[in-house]
Amino acid sequence: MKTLYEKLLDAHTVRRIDDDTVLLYVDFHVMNEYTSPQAFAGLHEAGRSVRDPGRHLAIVDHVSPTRAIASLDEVEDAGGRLQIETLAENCARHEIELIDLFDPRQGIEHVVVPDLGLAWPGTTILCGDSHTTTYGAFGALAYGIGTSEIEHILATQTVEHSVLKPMRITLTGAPGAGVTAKDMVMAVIARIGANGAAGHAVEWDGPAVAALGMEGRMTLCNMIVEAGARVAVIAPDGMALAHLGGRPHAPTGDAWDALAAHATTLRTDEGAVFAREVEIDVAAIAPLVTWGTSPDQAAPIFATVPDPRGDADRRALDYMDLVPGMPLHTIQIDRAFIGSCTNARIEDLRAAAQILRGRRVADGVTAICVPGSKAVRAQAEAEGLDAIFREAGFEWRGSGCSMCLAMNDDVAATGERLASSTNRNFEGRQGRGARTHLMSPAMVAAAAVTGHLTDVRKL
Ligand SMILES: CC(C)[C@H](C(=O)O)[C@@H](O)C(=O)O
Ligand code: SF4
Repeated sequence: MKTLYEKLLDAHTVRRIDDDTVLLYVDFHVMNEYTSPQAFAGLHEAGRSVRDPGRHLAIVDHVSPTRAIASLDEVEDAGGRLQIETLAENCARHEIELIDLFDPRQGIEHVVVPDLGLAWPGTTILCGDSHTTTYGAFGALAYGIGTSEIEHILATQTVEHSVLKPMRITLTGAPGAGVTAKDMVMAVIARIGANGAAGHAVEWDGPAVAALGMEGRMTLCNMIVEAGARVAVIAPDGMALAHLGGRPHAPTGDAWDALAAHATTLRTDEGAVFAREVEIDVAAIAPLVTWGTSPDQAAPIFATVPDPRGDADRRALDYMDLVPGMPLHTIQIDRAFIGSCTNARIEDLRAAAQILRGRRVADGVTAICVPGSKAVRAQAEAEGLDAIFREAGFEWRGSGCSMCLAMNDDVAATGERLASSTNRNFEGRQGRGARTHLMSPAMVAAAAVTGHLTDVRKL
């Protein structure tokens, strides 16, 4: 009797190192300009080479400018420019495929990888970025790693893995209007806390998960990292295979048939034991917003700013400049940001555009939309969504991480308050002294047009 996580682990274990650690084979490794340079430096220092260059892909995303530029010289930040150049040099030297700024496939790595058909059920996919769990939506064992592990994978195509405890989060019921996958994962995080899944491999299960599209499932697997989960998986079904099939890197012919057959075995055995079980009825969820500086400090939009339950809450309220008892919907915003690997896929942009159609961004609010990838951007443009965003007063930008972590020039100013479709509301995350409220893309759009946090169901 095994859980899906345990099956994926077993299938990739090269050898057991000790009770808690195994050596895993890595089918595919993704890297970015931000966390890979030191790994390559270490590799070079040790005089080692890349064992299997075809099993790696590099993508520029964290420092990408989102305004159109003609050449790398126009990347204003010298540090970012150097990271991009270093990645290109390392990829050229080791014959690793690179998706650079000017590549039509460029975008946030966790948006690009599934869109290219690289997230295969039953494979291990690692990347030096915590939100690599996104690919778990396809039944891949995927998670984020640190620099020394990147180096180890480059050299050996294996990695040491600390075995996790399996945890199941079951979503039952049907969501009400205006309730999205983002609200579901935010509700789970609010319930179990920012460490509630620490040390665990989460499996999302239940009818409400099965009813979501692949984009929504990716949002779940992506953001549960904010509850400390290291791995997130969903048993791949027909929808996962349909999403993958026909994409540029999806298998074809016999290889496809083999993958599809294998996918049907990728599910938790009945009777397998989870170390922790959580169940939530999504019918009881309302659209959520965060009020604090940790993703678990969230409440339904109709609620008030809560009384602090301890020093962390007091500090958060102080940073956020909020007073207990204040209705959340009265909080005024300066900026609206739709972007990130959590919520900048085509469905997210469609949901936001539906709210923005025929409306205008409120006076005094700066609103930007950063599609998750150039492909998503092109798709949105083909559907006329860019016109809706622009006519509403949103800036329609190029793709990348952008104001999700403000490592490029998209930075909020001190004291500015944001409605943001991202996944982290830490102090300074979107600019020093900037105040982030996390919510779904539709809720960001609603806040943008009213100028304050707003229940999207009331528009
Ligand atoms: C920069 C990178 C290491 C980081 C991560 O691992 O998640 C970033 O993507 C983030 O979202 O904070
Ligand atoms: S979009 Fe945000 S969360 Fe996702 S990889 Fe980039 S910085 Fe990290």
